Amino acid sequence: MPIRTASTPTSTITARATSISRVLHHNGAEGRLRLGVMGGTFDPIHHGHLVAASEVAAKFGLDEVVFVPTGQPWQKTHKHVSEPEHRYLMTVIATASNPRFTVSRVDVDRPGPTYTIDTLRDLRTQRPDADLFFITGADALAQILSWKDIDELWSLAHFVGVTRPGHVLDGMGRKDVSLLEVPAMAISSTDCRARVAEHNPVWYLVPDGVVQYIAKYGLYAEGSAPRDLPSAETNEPASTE
Ligand SMILES: Nc1ncnc2c1ncn2[C@@H]1O[C@H](COP(=O)(O)OP(=O)(O)OP(=O)(O)O)[C@@H](O)[C@H]1O
Ligand SMILES: O=C(O)c1ccc[n+]([C@@H]2O[C@H](COP(=O)([O-])O)[C@@H](O)[C@H]2O)c1
Repeated sequence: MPIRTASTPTSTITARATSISRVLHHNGAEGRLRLGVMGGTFDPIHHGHLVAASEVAAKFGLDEVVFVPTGQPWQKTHKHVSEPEHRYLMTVIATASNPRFTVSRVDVDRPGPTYTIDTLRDLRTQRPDADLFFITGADALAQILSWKDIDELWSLAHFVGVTRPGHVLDGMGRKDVSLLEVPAMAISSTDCRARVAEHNPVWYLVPDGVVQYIAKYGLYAEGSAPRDLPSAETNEPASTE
């Protein structure tokens, strides 16, 4: 894929993000939690995701960022996607050391295709005390007009688009979209999966625990199916009868 340069100069993006951040901090309703929402397929989660969430949290004064692994990402049906439970557990492992990072099962547990409109509605129901900031990379933001119920989506969260190498960051001039330049991490889940399949290392592209998880369950290995997780029944405490 050809590397494209963002049409907006990075200095403009940074300046705009800083001023928007100041406005949002100033206007934030008193006593309301500022909750970042980092949605993704996370197959596997990598340091690009973690840096994006960390940067947005710092710049927008977020109290927490909840990572939301997709259940069935409907725009990735042409690709093989690992079982939601594996992706969920890798996300838990990757975020465990950060006290401001949490993981939600709302999308993994909802049957059917995953739509952000449902993610945000569920989170608003669960967290009525929070203002939501949905975090997307430049590639995902470029596709956002194709998302379900996009006209309503804008009213449920403020959107923060972050830079990603090889993609143009464009906020479409919307007031409900802020743009932020984050340290460039030229990492993708596609590349991580290909590296594992070719027996190349993914150390330092994904957190250490995720490297170990991939090996333990044989994810992304060419020519063999991943090992299943122990079933729920296996995890039941032994009967005392
Ligand atoms: N390196 C990165 N820098 C900034 N944002 C990123 C980066 N990688 C992913 N994102 C963003 O994180 C979110 C979730 O991405 P996703 O889980 O699809 O990862 P991916 O690396 O794009 O996966 P794949 O290669 O399988 O399509 C999206 O909003 C995406 O734009
Ligand atoms: O709502 C939609 O129609 C929609 C379509 C494509 C992607 N999304 C969301 O965008 C986030 C990143 O998705 P993905 O497929 O790039 O991993 C994730 O939270 C998805 O649920 C949402």
